[in-house]
Amino acid sequence: MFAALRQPLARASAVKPLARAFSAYTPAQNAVAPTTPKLEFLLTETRGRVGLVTLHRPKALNALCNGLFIELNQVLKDFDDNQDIGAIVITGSERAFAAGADIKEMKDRNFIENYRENFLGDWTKLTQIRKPVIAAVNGFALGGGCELAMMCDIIYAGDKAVFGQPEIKLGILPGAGGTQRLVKAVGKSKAMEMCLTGSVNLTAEEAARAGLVSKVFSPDQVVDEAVKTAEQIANLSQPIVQMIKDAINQSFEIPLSSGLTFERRLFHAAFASKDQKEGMGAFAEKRKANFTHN
Ligand SMILES: CCCCCCC/C=C/C(=O)SCCNC(=O)CCNC(=O)[C@H](O)C(C)(C)COP(=O)(O)OP(=O)(O)OC[C@H]1O[C@@H](n2cnc3c(N)ncnc32)[C@H](O)[C@@H]1OP(=O)(O)O
Repeated sequence: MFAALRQPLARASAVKPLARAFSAYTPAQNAVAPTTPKLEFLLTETRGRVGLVTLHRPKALNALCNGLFIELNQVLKDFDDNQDIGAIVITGSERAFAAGADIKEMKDRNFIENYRENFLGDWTKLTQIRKPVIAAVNGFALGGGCELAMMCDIIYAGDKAVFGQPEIKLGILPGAGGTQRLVKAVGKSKAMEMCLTGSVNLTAEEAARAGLVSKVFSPDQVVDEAVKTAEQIANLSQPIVQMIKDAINQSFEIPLSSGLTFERRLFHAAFASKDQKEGMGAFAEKRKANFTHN
């Protein structure tokens, strides 16, 4: 029943070199799995049923370069494929979640290269991850950094976080959701002001008031709080968690009537799961539900 609802993860040809580079790579099971080949731009660990990825390019404020995305895509896919992981947290440093795409790496690119290579096409694979992903944002989340956070399902922020789309000041425009997801998160006027000036940023509190961020914490708490929420989600019924993620994401893509039909079908399907029997049975028997993700 559930197999029929599963959509295969798209495999992009551009990740093939990456697959070769990571042929010895086995999914992280515990803090920094010993078999993991050295990652240059990331740190990974697991905490309970949560996969934690830390962007780690401190000298460049976690500027997003191609090598970083090669590693990120692989690590995320491994967490997504690992049945012992139920949710993922992505974070950066206290100074920067990510200060945008790497301007120095990008500056000499030309149109033909961008078009031929479908530049950025492989940088958005995060949106294909089926498990919930929480961004734990401290410091700068600018340009591609803000867009990366917006590709996640939930954003928690430290109270010094800054969200912005400064691309216009570089003579470009946002290329991975800044003109699309941001509008849906903060409304047209604020998104226009941010993208058109490149100088109007949102503080964490403003981002929370606008709905871009769901909770604000002190900087040292944000990762732990994100992991706590991720662990809570990871221990709920995984097929149902994924259905909810699918259904909410559909609300961005399709008209309301179609979205409601999609939701109703998933609701019907939920009753084919053992977890539905367990969840409702546990309520009736006044005990804690023990979900088996079936
Ligand atoms: C998820 C998919 C992503 C798709 C991306 C789609 C297209 C996206 C385009 C962009 O994101 S364009 C970049 C947008 N971001 C910016 O314009 C911010 C640039 N950075 C700054 O304005 C400042 O660094 C700062 C964030 C305001 C911090 O200033 P501060 O004075 O505190 O530090 P710096 O000395 O400037 O920086 C330290 C160090 O880091 C390097 N660096 C910072 N940001 C970038 C970057 N985006 N690209 C490359 N390098 C960056 C900076 O050059 C410094 O390095 P050194 O000069 O010391 O070697």
